Amino acid sequence: MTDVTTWLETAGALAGAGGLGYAKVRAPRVYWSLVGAPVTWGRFAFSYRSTMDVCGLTVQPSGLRAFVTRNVARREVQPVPPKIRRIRATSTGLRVTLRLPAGLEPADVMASSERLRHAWGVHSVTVVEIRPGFVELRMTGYDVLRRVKMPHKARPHDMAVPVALREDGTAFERDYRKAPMALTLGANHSGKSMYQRNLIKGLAQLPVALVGIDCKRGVEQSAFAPRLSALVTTPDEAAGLLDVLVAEMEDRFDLLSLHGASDIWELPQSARPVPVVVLVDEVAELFLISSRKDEERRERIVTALVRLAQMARAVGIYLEICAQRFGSELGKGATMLRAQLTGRVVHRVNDKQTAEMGLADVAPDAVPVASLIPMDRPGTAVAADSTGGWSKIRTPHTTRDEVVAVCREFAHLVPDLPALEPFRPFVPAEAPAPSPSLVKPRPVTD
Ligand SMILES: Nc1ncnc2c1ncn2[C@@H]1O[C@H](COP(=O)(O)OP(=O)(O)OP(=O)(O)O)[C@@H](O)[C@H]1O
Repeated sequence: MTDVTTWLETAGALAGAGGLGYAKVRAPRVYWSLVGAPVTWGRFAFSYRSTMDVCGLTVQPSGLRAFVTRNVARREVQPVPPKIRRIRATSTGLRVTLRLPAGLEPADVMASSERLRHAWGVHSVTVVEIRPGFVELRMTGYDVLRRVKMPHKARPHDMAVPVALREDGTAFERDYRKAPMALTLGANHSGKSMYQRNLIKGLAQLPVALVGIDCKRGVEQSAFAPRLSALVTTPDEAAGLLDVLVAEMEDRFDLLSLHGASDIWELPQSARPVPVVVLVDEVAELFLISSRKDEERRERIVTALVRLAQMARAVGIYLEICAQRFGSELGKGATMLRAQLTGRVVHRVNDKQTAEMGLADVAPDAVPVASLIPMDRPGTAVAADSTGGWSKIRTPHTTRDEVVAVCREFAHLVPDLPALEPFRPFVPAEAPAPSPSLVKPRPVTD
Protein backbone atom coordinates (compact mmCIF):
# COMPACT_ATOMS: atom_id res chain seq x y z
CA MET A 1 0.00 0.00 0.00
CA THR A 2 2.74 2.40 1.02
CA ASP A 3 4.57 1.53 -2.22
CA VAL A 4 1.64 2.72 -4.30
CA THR A 5 1.41 5.97 -2.34
CA THR A 6 5.13 6.54 -2.74
CA TRP A 7 4.84 5.75 -6.44
CA LEU A 8 2.02 8.26 -6.86
CA GLU A 9 3.96 10.90 -4.96
CA THR A 10 7.07 10.23 -7.05
CA ALA A 11 5.01 10.57 -10.22
CA GLY A 12 3.65 13.86 -8.89
CA ALA A 13 7.13 15.11 -7.97
CA LEU A 14 8.53 14.18 -11.40
CA ALA A 15 5.67 15.94 -13.12
CA GLY A 16 6.18 18.90 -10.80
CA ALA A 17 9.83 19.13 -11.79
CA GLY A 18 8.81 19.87 -15.39
CA GLY A 19 6.25 22.24 -16.81
CA LEU A 20 3.68 21.31 -14.17
CA GLY A 21 5.85 22.88 -11.47
CA TYR A 22 5.17 26.18 -13.22
CA ALA A 23 1.48 25.30 -13.36
CA LYS A 24 1.50 24.78 -9.58
CA VAL A 25 2.37 28.44 -9.09
CA ARG A 26 0.66 30.09 -12.04
CA ALA A 27 -2.39 27.87 -12.52
CA PRO A 28 -2.98 25.97 -9.28
CA ARG A 29 -6.38 24.72 -10.49
CA VAL A 30 -4.77 23.02 -13.52
CA TYR A 31 -1.96 21.62 -11.38
CA TRP A 32 -4.46 20.28 -8.88
CA SER A 33 -6.54 18.54 -11.56
CA LEU A 34 -3.55 16.94 -13.29
CA VAL A 35 -1.28 16.08 -10.36
CA GLY A 36 -2.71 17.03 -6.98
CA ALA A 37 -6.03 15.20 -7.24
CA PRO A 38 -4.66 11.74 -8.19
CA VAL A 39 -1.81 12.01 -5.65
CA THR A 40 -4.11 13.12 -2.82
CA TRP A 41 -6.73 10.56 -3.75
CA GLY A 42 -4.09 7.80 -3.59
CA ARG A 43 -2.65 9.07 -0.34
CA PHE A 44 -6.12 9.32 1.18
CA ALA A 45 -7.25 5.86 0.01
CA PHE A 46 -4.12 4.05 1.17
CA SER A 47 -3.61 5.76 4.50
CA TYR A 48 -7.22 6.34 5.55
CA ARG A 49 -7.51 3.75 8.31
CA SER A 50 -4.08 4.40 9.85
CA THR A 51 -4.51 8.20 9.69
CA MET A 52 -7.90 8.05 11.39
CA ASP A 53 -6.41 5.74 14.01
CA VAL A 54 -3.47 8.01 14.89
CA CYS A 55 -5.79 11.04 14.91
CA GLY A 56 -7.99 9.32 17.51
CA LEU A 57 -10.94 9.06 15.11
CA THR A 58 -11.63 5.34 15.56
CA VAL A 59 -13.81 3.46 18.05
CA GLN A 60 -13.78 -0.09 19.38
CA PRO A 61 -16.08 -2.34 17.29
CA SER A 62 -19.35 -3.57 18.79
CA GLY A 63 -19.28 -6.87 20.71
CA LEU A 64 -20.98 -8.79 17.88
CA ARG A 65 -18.66 -7.40 15.24
CA ALA A 66 -15.59 -8.19 17.37
CA PHE A 67 -16.90 -11.72 17.90
CA VAL A 68 -17.46 -12.30 14.17
CA THR A 69 -14.05 -10.88 13.27
CA ARG A 70 -12.28 -13.00 15.88
CA ASN A 71 -14.14 -16.29 15.41
CA VAL A 72 -15.49 -16.32 11.85
CA ALA A 73 -13.07 -14.19 9.85
CA ARG A 74 -10.21 -15.25 12.16
CA ARG A 75 -8.65 -11.79 12.05
CA GLU A 76 -7.33 -9.50 14.72
CA VAL A 77 -9.99 -7.12 16.06
CA GLN A 78 -9.10 -3.57 15.02
CA PRO A 79 -10.62 -0.21 15.95
CA VAL A 80 -13.18 1.05 13.41
CA PRO A 81 -12.88 4.42 11.59
CA PRO A 82 -15.93 6.29 10.19
CA LYS A 83 -17.32 4.58 7.07
CA ILE A 84 -16.58 6.36 3.78
CA ARG A 85 -19.90 6.90 2.03
CA ARG A 86 -18.79 9.01 -0.92
CA ILE A 87 -15.62 10.49 -2.42
CA ARG A 88 -15.86 13.22 -5.02
CA ALA A 89 -13.12 15.18 -6.73
CA THR A 90 -13.90 18.84 -7.48
CA SER A 91 -11.89 21.45 -9.36
CA THR A 92 -10.50 22.68 -6.03
CA GLY A 93 -10.14 19.55 -3.91
CA LEU A 94 -11.79 16.41 -2.61
CA ARG A 95 -15.11 15.97 -0.81
CA VAL A 96 -15.52 12.91 1.37
CA THR A 97 -18.76 11.99 3.15
CA LEU A 98 -18.28 9.96 6.33
CA ARG A 99 -20.82 8.07 8.44
CA LEU A 100 -19.77 8.49 12.05
CA PRO A 101 -19.78 5.35 14.22
CA ALA A 102 -21.48 5.47 17.64
CA GLY A 103 -19.08 7.20 20.02
CA LEU A 104 -17.76 9.84 17.61
CA GLU A 105 -19.31 13.27 17.09
CA PRO A 106 -18.66 15.95 14.44
CA ALA A 107 -16.73 18.04 16.98
CA ASP A 108 -14.15 15.20 17.31
CA VAL A 109 -13.48 15.28 13.57
CA MET A 110 -13.42 19.11 13.54
CA ALA A 111 -10.85 19.10 16.35
CA SER A 112 -8.57 16.86 14.24
CA SER A 113 -8.95 18.77 10.95
CA GLU A 114 -5.47 20.32 11.25
CA ARG A 115 -3.89 16.87 11.78
CA LEU A 116 -5.81 15.45 8.79
CA ARG A 117 -4.65 18.36 6.66
CA HIS A 118 -1.01 17.57 7.38
CA ALA A 119 -1.47 13.82 7.05
CA TRP A 120 -2.94 14.11 3.54
CA GLY A 121 -0.81 17.07 2.47
CA VAL A 122 -3.70 19.32 1.41
CA HIS A 123 -4.13 23.07 1.83
CA SER A 124 -7.14 22.90 4.15
CA VAL A 125 -9.64 20.45 5.59
CA THR A 126 -13.02 21.83 6.63
CA VAL A 127 -15.47 19.57 8.44
CA VAL A 128 -19.18 20.23 7.94
CA GLU A 129 -22.02 18.31 9.56
CA ILE A 130 -24.44 17.58 6.73
CA ARG A 131 -27.05 15.69 8.77
CA PRO A 132 -27.03 13.85 12.09
CA GLY A 133 -24.40 11.11 11.96
CA PHE A 134 -22.81 12.33 8.71
CA VAL A 135 -19.97 14.77 8.13
CA GLU A 136 -18.33 16.01 4.96
CA LEU A 137 -14.58 16.56 4.79
CA ARG A 138 -13.98 19.38 2.32
CA MET A 139 -10.33 19.33 1.32
CA THR A 140 -8.80 22.00 -0.87
CA GLY A 141 -5.64 21.20 -2.78
CA TYR A 142 -4.42 24.81 -2.96
CA ASP A 143 -5.22 28.24 -1.56
CA VAL A 144 -8.50 28.95 -3.36
CA LEU A 145 -8.71 32.45 -1.87
CA ARG A 146 -5.45 33.59 -3.53
CA ARG A 147 -7.16 34.20 -6.87
CA VAL A 148 -10.89 33.86 -6.41
CA LYS A 149 -12.86 32.06 -9.10
CA MET A 150 -16.50 31.46 -8.29
CA PRO A 151 -17.97 28.00 -8.99
CA HIS A 152 -19.75 27.85 -12.38
CA LYS A 153 -23.05 26.85 -10.82
CA ALA A 154 -23.11 29.84 -8.45
CA ARG A 155 -25.93 32.06 -9.76
CA PRO A 156 -28.30 34.46 -8.00
CA HIS A 157 -31.63 32.77 -7.28
CA ASP A 158 -34.73 33.47 -5.15
CA MET A 159 -33.38 35.98 -2.61
CA ALA A 160 -29.84 34.54 -2.44
CA VAL A 161 -26.75 35.98 -4.10
CA PRO A 162 -23.39 34.15 -4.31
CA VAL A 163 -21.12 36.97 -3.28
CA ALA A 164 -17.79 35.37 -2.30
CA LEU A 165 -15.84 32.13 -2.16
CA ARG A 166 -15.37 30.19 1.06
CA GLU A 167 -12.02 28.72 2.08
CA ASP A 168 -13.41 25.24 1.40
CA GLY A 169 -14.10 26.10 -2.28
CA THR A 170 -17.90 26.52 -1.96
CA ALA A 171 -19.79 29.71 -2.76
CA PHE A 172 -20.83 31.94 0.12
CA GLU A 173 -24.38 33.13 -0.49
CA ARG A 174 -25.96 36.19 1.00
CA ASP A 175 -29.45 34.82 1.59
CA TYR A 176 -31.93 37.52 2.55
CA ARG A 177 -34.60 35.08 3.66
CA LYS A 178 -32.22 33.39 6.12
CA ALA A 179 -30.49 36.54 7.40
CA PRO A 180 -32.66 39.50 6.41
CA MET A 181 -30.51 42.23 7.98
CA ALA A 182 -26.72 42.28 7.79
CA LEU A 183 -23.70 44.29 8.83
CA THR A 184 -20.39 44.44 6.95
CA LEU A 185 -17.45 45.83 8.89
CA GLY A 186 -13.89 46.60 7.82
CA ALA A 187 -11.08 49.15 7.93
CA ASN A 188 -10.23 51.47 5.06
CA HIS A 189 -9.31 49.54 1.93
CA SER A 190 -10.34 46.22 3.41
CA GLY A 191 -12.81 45.43 0.61
CA LYS A 192 -16.24 46.51 1.91
CA SER A 193 -17.18 48.31 -1.31
CA MET A 194 -16.03 45.33 -3.37
CA TYR A 195 -18.34 43.17 -1.27
CA GLN A 196 -21.28 45.53 -1.92
CA ARG A 197 -20.34 45.72 -5.59
CA ASN A 198 -20.57 41.93 -5.91
CA LEU A 199 -23.82 42.01 -4.03
CA ILE A 200 -25.30 44.65 -6.36
CA LYS A 201 -24.14 42.65 -9.39
CA GLY A 202 -26.11 39.63 -8.14
CA LEU A 203 -29.14 41.52 -6.80
CA ALA A 204 -29.46 43.49 -10.04
CA GLN A 205 -30.41 40.23 -11.79
CA LEU A 206 -33.24 39.47 -9.36
CA PRO A 207 -36.74 40.98 -9.24
CA VAL A 208 -36.02 43.31 -6.31
CA ALA A 209 -35.91 47.06 -5.72
CA LEU A 210 -32.45 48.38 -4.85
CA VAL A 211 -32.17 51.45 -2.66
CA GLY A 212 -28.78 53.12 -2.15
CA ILE A 213 -27.74 55.36 0.75
CA ASP A 214 -24.24 56.58 -0.02
CA CYS A 215 -23.29 59.64 1.99
CA LYS A 216 -19.85 59.73 0.35
CA ARG A 217 -21.66 61.94 -2.19
CA GLY A 218 -22.56 58.84 -4.19
CA VAL A 219 -19.01 57.95 -5.23
CA GLU A 220 -19.61 54.24 -4.65
CA GLN A 221 -23.19 53.75 -5.79
CA SER A 222 -24.11 56.46 -8.31
CA ALA A 223 -22.57 54.46 -11.16
CA PHE A 224 -25.21 51.79 -10.56
CA ALA A 225 -28.07 54.29 -11.00
CA PRO A 226 -29.72 52.47 -13.96
CA ARG A 227 -30.74 49.62 -11.66
CA LEU A 228 -31.44 51.67 -8.50
CA SER A 229 -35.00 52.54 -7.48
CA ALA A 230 -33.68 55.24 -5.15
CA LEU A 231 -30.35 56.84 -4.32
CA VAL A 232 -29.59 59.45 -1.68
CA THR A 233 -26.22 61.00 -1.04
CA THR A 234 -26.67 63.28 2.01
CA PRO A 235 -27.94 62.61 5.55
CA ASP A 236 -30.84 65.05 4.98
CA GLU A 237 -32.04 63.13 1.93
CA ALA A 238 -31.46 59.85 3.79
CA ALA A 239 -33.79 60.99 6.59
CA GLY A 240 -36.54 61.66 4.00
CA LEU A 241 -35.99 58.34 2.24
CA LEU A 242 -36.04 56.34 5.48
CA ASP A 243 -39.34 58.00 6.49
CA VAL A 244 -40.80 56.88 3.15
CA LEU A 245 -39.51 53.33 3.69
CA VAL A 246 -41.10 53.21 7.16
CA ALA A 247 -44.41 54.38 5.65
CA GLU A 248 -44.06 51.71 2.95
CA MET A 249 -43.44 49.10 5.68
CA GLU A 250 -46.64 50.16 7.46
CA ASP A 251 -48.68 49.95 4.23
CA ARG A 252 -47.30 46.47 3.61
CA PHE A 253 -48.29 45.39 7.13
CA ASP A 254 -51.85 46.56 6.34
CA LEU A 255 -51.74 44.39 3.22
CA LEU A 256 -50.55 41.38 5.24
CA SER A 257 -53.33 41.76 7.78
CA LEU A 258 -55.86 42.08 4.94
CA HIS A 259 -54.75 38.68 3.60
CA GLY A 260 -54.28 37.12 7.06
CA ALA A 261 -50.60 36.47 6.28
CA SER A 262 -47.62 36.97 8.55
CA ASP A 263 -45.01 37.28 5.83
CA ILE A 264 -44.99 38.53 2.21
CA TRP A 265 -43.84 35.08 1.06
CA GLU A 266 -47.20 33.66 2.22
CA LEU A 267 -49.08 36.01 -0.13
CA PRO A 268 -50.11 34.87 -3.61
CA GLN A 269 -47.56 36.03 -6.18
CA SER A 270 -50.05 38.47 -7.75
CA ALA A 271 -50.53 40.31 -4.43
CA ARG A 272 -46.93 40.10 -3.20
CA PRO A 273 -45.07 43.43 -3.02
CA VAL A 274 -41.60 43.49 -4.51
CA PRO A 275 -38.75 42.93 -2.00
CA VAL A 276 -36.61 46.01 -1.28
CA VAL A 277 -32.90 45.84 -0.38
CA VAL A 278 -31.52 48.99 1.27
CA LEU A 279 -27.74 49.29 0.86
CA VAL A 280 -26.11 51.74 3.28
CA ASP A 281 -22.51 52.46 2.30
CA GLU A 282 -21.13 54.03 5.51
CA VAL A 283 -23.60 54.08 8.37
CA ALA A 284 -21.43 56.31 10.60
CA GLU A 285 -22.23 59.22 8.26
CA LEU A 286 -25.87 58.89 9.29
CA PHE A 287 -25.05 58.85 13.00
CA LEU A 288 -22.46 61.61 13.20
CA ILE A 289 -23.53 65.21 13.68
CA SER A 290 -21.54 68.41 13.40
CA SER A 291 -23.87 70.73 15.32
CA ARG A 292 -26.79 70.65 17.75
CA LYS A 293 -29.29 71.43 15.00
CA ASP A 294 -28.44 68.09 13.29
CA GLU A 295 -29.53 66.18 16.37
CA GLU A 296 -33.17 66.03 15.39
CA ARG A 297 -32.27 64.61 11.96
CA ARG A 298 -30.00 62.02 13.54
CA GLU A 299 -32.78 60.96 15.91
CA ARG A 300 -35.16 60.56 12.95
CA ILE A 301 -32.68 58.47 10.98
CA VAL A 302 -31.74 56.20 13.87
CA THR A 303 -35.37 55.61 14.87
CA ALA A 304 -36.32 54.73 11.29
CA LEU A 305 -33.33 52.37 10.89
CA VAL A 306 -34.07 50.61 14.18
CA ARG A 307 -37.75 50.22 13.28
CA LEU A 308 -36.90 48.82 9.85
CA ALA A 309 -34.30 46.46 11.33
CA GLN A 310 -36.76 45.20 13.93
CA MET A 311 -39.85 44.71 11.80
CA ALA A 312 -39.29 45.06 8.07
CA ARG A 313 -38.22 41.44 7.43
CA ALA A 314 -41.83 40.26 7.30
CA VAL A 315 -42.72 42.82 4.63
CA GLY A 316 -39.67 42.09 2.48
CA ILE A 317 -37.56 45.17 3.27
CA TYR A 318 -33.97 44.17 4.00
CA LEU A 319 -31.02 46.19 5.31
CA GLU A 320 -27.43 45.77 4.19
CA ILE A 321 -25.25 48.09 6.26
CA CYS A 322 -21.53 48.82 5.85
CA ALA A 323 -19.34 50.49 8.46
CA GLN A 324 -15.72 50.86 9.51
CA ARG A 325 -16.71 50.52 13.18
CA PHE A 326 -20.12 50.08 14.73
CA GLY A 327 -19.90 50.55 18.48
CA SER A 328 -21.68 52.50 21.18
CA GLU A 329 -19.39 55.48 20.44
CA LEU A 330 -21.68 56.24 17.48
CA GLY A 331 -24.31 57.23 20.03
CA LYS A 332 -27.78 56.30 21.12
CA GLY A 333 -29.38 53.51 19.10
CA ALA A 334 -26.14 52.13 17.60
CA THR A 335 -25.91 48.97 19.71
CA MET A 336 -29.64 48.44 19.45
CA LEU A 337 -29.44 48.58 15.65
CA ARG A 338 -26.35 46.34 15.57
CA ALA A 339 -28.15 43.68 17.61
CA GLN A 340 -30.81 43.43 14.90
CA LEU A 341 -28.30 42.84 12.10
CA THR A 342 -27.95 39.06 12.17
CA GLY A 343 -25.73 38.48 9.14
CA ARG A 344 -22.16 39.57 9.91
CA VAL A 345 -19.21 39.94 7.57
CA VAL A 346 -16.00 41.30 9.07
CA HIS A 347 -13.11 42.27 6.80
CA ARG A 348 -9.64 43.31 7.99
CA VAL A 349 -10.00 45.57 11.00
CA ASN A 350 -7.60 47.94 12.73
CA ASP A 351 -8.26 46.73 16.26
CA LYS A 352 -9.57 43.70 18.08
CA GLN A 353 -12.52 45.67 19.48
CA THR A 354 -13.95 46.17 15.98
CA ALA A 355 -13.74 42.42 15.30
CA GLU A 356 -15.49 41.88 18.61
CA MET A 357 -18.23 44.38 17.69
CA GLY A 358 -19.02 42.30 14.63
CA LEU A 359 -18.45 38.77 15.83
CA ALA A 360 -18.31 38.42 19.62
CA ASP A 361 -22.09 38.10 19.98
CA VAL A 362 -22.65 35.70 17.04
CA ALA A 363 -19.42 33.68 16.56
CA PRO A 364 -16.85 34.40 19.29
CA ASP A 365 -14.39 31.77 17.94
CA ALA A 366 -14.04 33.81 14.77
CA VAL A 367 -12.76 37.00 16.47
CA PRO A 368 -9.03 36.03 16.38
CA VAL A 369 -9.35 34.94 12.73
CA ALA A 370 -10.79 38.32 11.69
CA SER A 371 -8.10 40.17 13.64
CA LEU A 372 -5.38 38.34 11.67
CA ILE A 373 -6.52 39.05 8.09
CA PRO A 374 -3.43 40.35 6.27
CA MET A 375 -3.37 43.75 4.53
CA ASP A 376 -2.28 42.26 1.22
CA ARG A 377 -5.49 40.23 0.95
CA PRO A 378 -8.23 42.85 0.45
CA GLY A 379 -11.69 41.33 0.12
CA THR A 380 -10.94 38.59 2.67
CA ALA A 381 -13.42 38.44 5.53
CA VAL A 382 -15.01 36.28 8.15
CA ALA A 383 -18.70 35.64 7.55
CA ALA A 384 -20.78 34.53 10.50
CA ASP A 385 -24.43 33.89 11.14
CA SER A 386 -26.56 33.61 14.24
CA THR A 387 -26.25 29.80 14.32
CA GLY A 388 -22.69 30.20 15.62
CA GLY A 389 -21.18 28.96 12.34
CA TRP A 390 -18.61 31.03 10.46
CA SER A 391 -16.33 30.75 7.45
CA LYS A 392 -13.43 32.60 5.90
CA ILE A 393 -14.42 34.11 2.55
CA ARG A 394 -13.02 36.33 -0.18
CA THR A 395 -14.91 38.23 -2.84
CA PRO A 396 -13.93 37.88 -6.50
CA HIS A 397 -12.28 40.98 -7.95
CA THR A 398 -15.13 42.60 -9.91
CA THR A 399 -14.58 45.86 -11.72
CA ARG A 400 -17.01 48.74 -11.45
CA ASP A 401 -17.53 48.62 -15.25
CA GLU A 402 -18.66 44.99 -15.05
CA VAL A 403 -21.29 45.88 -12.45
CA VAL A 404 -22.37 48.99 -14.38
CA ALA A 405 -22.87 46.80 -17.47
CA VAL A 406 -25.02 44.35 -15.47
CA CYS A 407 -27.04 47.26 -14.01
CA ARG A 408 -27.69 48.60 -17.51
CA GLU A 409 -28.59 45.15 -18.84
CA PHE A 410 -31.14 44.57 -16.07
CA ALA A 411 -32.44 48.16 -15.85
CA HIS A 412 -35.83 46.88 -17.05
CA LEU A 413 -36.18 45.03 -13.72
CA VAL A 414 -36.49 48.30 -11.77
CA PRO A 415 -39.94 47.79 -10.23
CA ASP A 416 -42.75 50.29 -10.17
CA LEU A 417 -42.72 51.75 -6.64
CA PRO A 418 -44.42 55.17 -6.71
CA ALA A 419 -43.33 56.01 -3.14
CA LEU A 420 -39.67 55.85 -4.17
CA GLU A 421 -40.12 57.81 -7.40
CA PRO A 422 -38.92 61.16 -5.90
CA PHE A 423 -35.61 59.49 -4.99
CA ARG A 424 -35.04 57.80 -8.35
CA PRO A 425 -31.51 58.77 -9.50
CA PHE A 426 -30.92 60.56 -12.77
CA VAL A 427 -29.65 58.10 -15.38
CA PRO A 428 -27.56 59.70 -18.10
CA ALA A 429 -28.40 58.30 -21.52
CA GLU A 430 -25.75 56.02 -22.94
CA ALA A 431 -23.57 57.84 -25.47
CA PRO A 432 -24.54 56.49 -28.92
CA ALA A 433 -21.80 54.59 -30.71
CA PRO A 434 -20.20 56.81 -33.37
CA SER A 435 -21.89 56.04 -36.72
CA PRO A 436 -19.67 55.49 -39.76
CA SER A 437 -19.07 58.76 -41.64
CA LEU A 438 -20.75 59.06 -45.02
CA VAL A 439 -18.20 61.64 -46.19
CA LYS A 440 -15.45 60.02 -48.18
CA PRO A 441 -12.07 61.24 -46.87
CA ARG A 442 -9.93 62.94 -49.50
CA PRO A 443 -6.14 63.06 -49.36
CA VAL A 444 -4.90 66.57 -48.39
CA THR A 445 -2.54 66.60 -51.33
CA ASP A 446 -5.43 66.79 -53.87
N1 LIG B 1 -11.58 40.57 -3.43
C1 LIG B 1 -10.64 41.39 -3.83
N2 LIG B 1 -9.64 40.95 -4.60
C2 LIG B 1 -8.67 41.80 -5.01
N3 LIG B 1 -8.62 43.11 -4.69
C3 LIG B 1 -9.60 43.60 -3.93
C4 LIG B 1 -10.66 42.78 -3.45
N4 LIG B 1 -11.48 43.54 -2.70
C5 LIG B 1 -10.97 44.77 -2.71
N5 LIG B 1 -9.85 44.82 -3.44
C6 LIG B 1 -9.03 46.01 -3.71
O1 LIG B 1 -8.77 46.65 -2.47
C7 LIG B 1 -8.94 48.06 -2.57
C8 LIG B 1 -9.92 48.56 -1.53
O2 LIG B 1 -11.18 47.95 -1.78
P1 LIG B 1 -12.55 48.68 -1.36
O3 LIG B 1 -12.65 50.04 -1.99
O4 LIG B 1 -13.63 47.73 -1.63
O5 LIG B 1 -12.30 48.86 0.20
P2 LIG B 1 -13.18 49.64 1.26
O6 LIG B 1 -13.14 48.85 2.50
O7 LIG B 1 -14.53 49.95 0.70
O8 LIG B 1 -12.35 50.96 1.44
P3 LIG B 1 -12.89 52.41 1.93
O9 LIG B 1 -13.49 52.21 3.28
O10 LIG B 1 -11.64 53.21 1.95
O11 LIG B 1 -13.90 52.85 0.89
C9 LIG B 1 -9.37 48.33 -4.01
O12 LIG B 1 -8.24 48.75 -4.74
C10 LIG B 1 -9.86 47.02 -4.53
O13 LIG B 1 -9.60 46.88 -5.90
